[in-house]
Amino acid sequence: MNRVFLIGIAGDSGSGKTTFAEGIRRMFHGRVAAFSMDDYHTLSRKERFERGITPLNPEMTDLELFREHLLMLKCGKAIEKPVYDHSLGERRCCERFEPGEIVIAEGLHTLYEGLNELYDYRIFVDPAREIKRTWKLKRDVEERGYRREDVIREIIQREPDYKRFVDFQKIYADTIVKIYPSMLKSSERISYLSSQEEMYRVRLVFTNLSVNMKHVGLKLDLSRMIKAGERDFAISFFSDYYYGKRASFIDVDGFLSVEIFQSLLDVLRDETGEKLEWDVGEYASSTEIAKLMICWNLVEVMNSEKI
Ligand SMILES: Nc1ncnc2c1ncn2[C@@H]1O[C@H](COP(=O)(O)OP(=O)(O)OP(=O)(O)O)[C@@H](O)[C@H]1O
Ligand SMILES: O=C(CO)[C@H](O)[C@H](O)COP(=O)(O)O
Repeated sequence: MNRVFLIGIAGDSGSGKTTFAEGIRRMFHGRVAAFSMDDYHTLSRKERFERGITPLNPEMTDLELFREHLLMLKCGKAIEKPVYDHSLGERRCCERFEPGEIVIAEGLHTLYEGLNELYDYRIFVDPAREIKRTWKLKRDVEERGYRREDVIREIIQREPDYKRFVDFQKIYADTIVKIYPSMLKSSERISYLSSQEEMYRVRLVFTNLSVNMKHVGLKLDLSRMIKAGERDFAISFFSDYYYGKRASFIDVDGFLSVEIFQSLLDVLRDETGEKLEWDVGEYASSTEIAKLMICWNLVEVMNSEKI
């Protein structure tokens, strides 16, 4: 197999890493293999609890084995990797993992020193605290069957370790995805205010401006946008420094009508020759639009590496 395009996604527990990885996997259908760094936990949940240590501490991840595996995957070699069973809270051996053309590694420490330089593209997912707490609580209670009070206690316990061991990795990312509550909530669109669907404002920070961005022009037809949208939507751009690097900032808030989203997708498909499979309903949320923009940036980086 040819050289693999390696993507690293880092962020807190419940920050949406798996959801973003799944979004990218869907777009590049059949070409992506994804795995989680959770599988490299060194201790069981019980052992961590007894030692009063959280999984956010990098000692709880076998970084050396993970690095070895990244190097093998990068050369297109399959790995025999451990598996962490979340239902039991234990690591067991082992499963074969075959790389795709694109490999996504997602986890708490994927962009650590010694690892971050191995990727072709790095993403850090960074939702606001209140959003992250809500997502994690819902996921851990409803999907993993944990007790609500245990999850709340753990969220509080983990916060210092998040700052100490996870948050700083964003300085190495090509793209930082920040997610905030929507600023469009004061809208008078009563019918949509009663909707259950949460609205978010997503800020994308692109720090890889040295990449030759000449392949794809993602044109936004503002006049169509104004006419077609029945739901609130806002977009803004600015540039600034992000931890010492010149960066482009794009803020997207609310929902975009599917016709406009589709036309953006068509431009991306035409200009890249990629099939890019996508499935949105009547409206595309700001997080879907963010995925599309990341995908555009990803394709640019992939193309620039072919030159
Ligand atoms: N864009 C989104 N909109 C609404 N909910 C979301 C979004 N992204 C993630 N979530 C919710 O947050 C929960 C956690 O997301 P996800 O599993 O992707 O996080 P994670 O970072 O991979 O977590 P962990 O590392 O703990 O496995 C999901 O169950 C999902 O319901
Ligand atoms: O932070 C996490 C994932 O990113 C998990 O909490 C960690 O992987 C440990 O899993 P569990 O809580 O199921 O023992």
